[in-house]
Amino acid sequence: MYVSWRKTLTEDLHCQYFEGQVYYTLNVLHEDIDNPDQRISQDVERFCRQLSSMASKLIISPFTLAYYTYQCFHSTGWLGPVSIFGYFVIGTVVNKMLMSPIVSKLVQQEKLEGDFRFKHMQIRVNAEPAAFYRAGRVEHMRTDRRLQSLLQTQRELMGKELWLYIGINTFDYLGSILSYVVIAIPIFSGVYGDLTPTELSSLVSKNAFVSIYLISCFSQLIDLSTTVSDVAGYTHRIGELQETLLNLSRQWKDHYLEAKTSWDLDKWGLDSSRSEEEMVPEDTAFLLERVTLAVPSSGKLLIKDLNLKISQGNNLLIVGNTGTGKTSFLRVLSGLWESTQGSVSMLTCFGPHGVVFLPQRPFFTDGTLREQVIYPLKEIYPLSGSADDERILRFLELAGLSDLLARTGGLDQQVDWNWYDILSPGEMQRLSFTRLFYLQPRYAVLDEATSALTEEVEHELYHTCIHLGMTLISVGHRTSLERFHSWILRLCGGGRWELTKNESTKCLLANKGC
Ligand SMILES: Nc1ncnc2c1ncn2[C@@H]1O[C@H](COP(=O)(O)OP(=O)(O)OP(=O)(O)O)[C@@H](O)[C@H]1O
Repeated sequence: MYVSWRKTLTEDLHCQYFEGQVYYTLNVLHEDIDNPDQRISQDVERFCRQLSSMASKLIISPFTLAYYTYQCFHSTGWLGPVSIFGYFVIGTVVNKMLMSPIVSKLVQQEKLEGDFRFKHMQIRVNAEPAAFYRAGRVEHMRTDRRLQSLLQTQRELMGKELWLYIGINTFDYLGSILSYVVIAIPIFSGVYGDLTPTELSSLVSKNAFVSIYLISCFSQLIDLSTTVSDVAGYTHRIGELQETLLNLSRQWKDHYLEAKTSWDLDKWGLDSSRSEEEMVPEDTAFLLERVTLAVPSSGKLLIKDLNLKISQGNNLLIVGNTGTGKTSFLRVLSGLWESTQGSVSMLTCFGPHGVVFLPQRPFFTDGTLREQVIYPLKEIYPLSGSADDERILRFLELAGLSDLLARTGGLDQQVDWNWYDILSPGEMQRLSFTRLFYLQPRYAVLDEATSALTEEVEHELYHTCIHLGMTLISVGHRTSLERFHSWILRLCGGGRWELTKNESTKCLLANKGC
């Protein structure tokens, strides 16, 4: 099942994120891996250590260089220092030639690594909105694409580094021979003709190849031992991570197998082998029977014994104080949380023929304006992603975002910005509505989707939704929303709720009354 640890890491993280486990299972290991602050501080620490070691070498080098040049001059005359310096210059030029492509590759690798980490952070921060969109597969694909290009660059970098290492080792090796040659020339030219064999051998030993070679071997061994210890540390860490992910994966399989099959993305309604009638047999989207809901981590009771049927044409507004469980109720509807008791049935599918959730925090992926609007369709079904430009432009206009097209430079213009940085909260909500108009589902679940907009804009957007034939399930605080809804579910905290028909604002059902 696990092809490689990298694949495992990506797949399992996404499983956790997108199949609703995120609320229960993010643990210290994930925190650690995806925590950029920690990563940056580690990088800075490592960099500082390297810097201080480099600085100490730089300070000492001129003295040692001067001393050994004098020693070399003393035993070999001008020939020694000149040939060593010449050899050094040639080596530097060769090294420079081998290093130049590595530097640019390293820069590219750093950038791609940053992109990959950013993507993980984006998913992590937006796990819930992404899960509401059922965007697991598309985000998995996008993240995997980044990982693959990072790995590709790393492979290329390794190839280039191989040549550099060959160059460095050859340089070291020839360097040690050179030191031998340098002493050999004066010996054979008779400079040391008056020395006894013992003195001569002691002189040769002084400059011997072995000592230089041994030093270089030892330094390499020391370098290697640091690398080995690093690798051992990483291996241990990865082993821990893999074990944890395996455990989570097992738990996830036990608890969510049933849920996964019933929420499969094939039910998005774009599978041409299924007819619409097959997928949506009823005009009812959700059926709740004696549902009791509590916060999974704390057990805080939010809703008790709720019976509810949400069917086409019956727009439902969910209201209540903060923290009474409005969003949690939507989580249960979307299958992200399980109800404590009772049954929640979703009788429709996700997507254009069924239900689309607009989460409280708008979610945007990386990519072009078109990709934001049609999200998450294109990546899952590339063929069906050949979207109708006119429709997109019309919906952008209806959402009041015509100027965005000019800002991006076109629907398919690649942008290097983060959408969260360049859009205001209101614009983000408008863009989410553009997406909703484009998908045109039969049921739209809107979690405070107009909180950053004026009442007039809210009116226009809701009006368009209704005009496009959507049945709305909204969460909101404004009374202006009531006019678009025929039913109002008021959550009162402590499990109490009240369901009223809007026309008469008469309470029809309640458990203990609010
Ligand atoms: N992921 C979570 N893990 C643990 N507790 C949570 C989580 N999300 C929400 N809660 C808790 O569940 C309760 C209901 O939260 P919920 O987000 O449903 O409230 P809400 O009615 O939508 O509030 P608001 O109007 O502020 O959006 C709160 O007490 C909250 O602290």
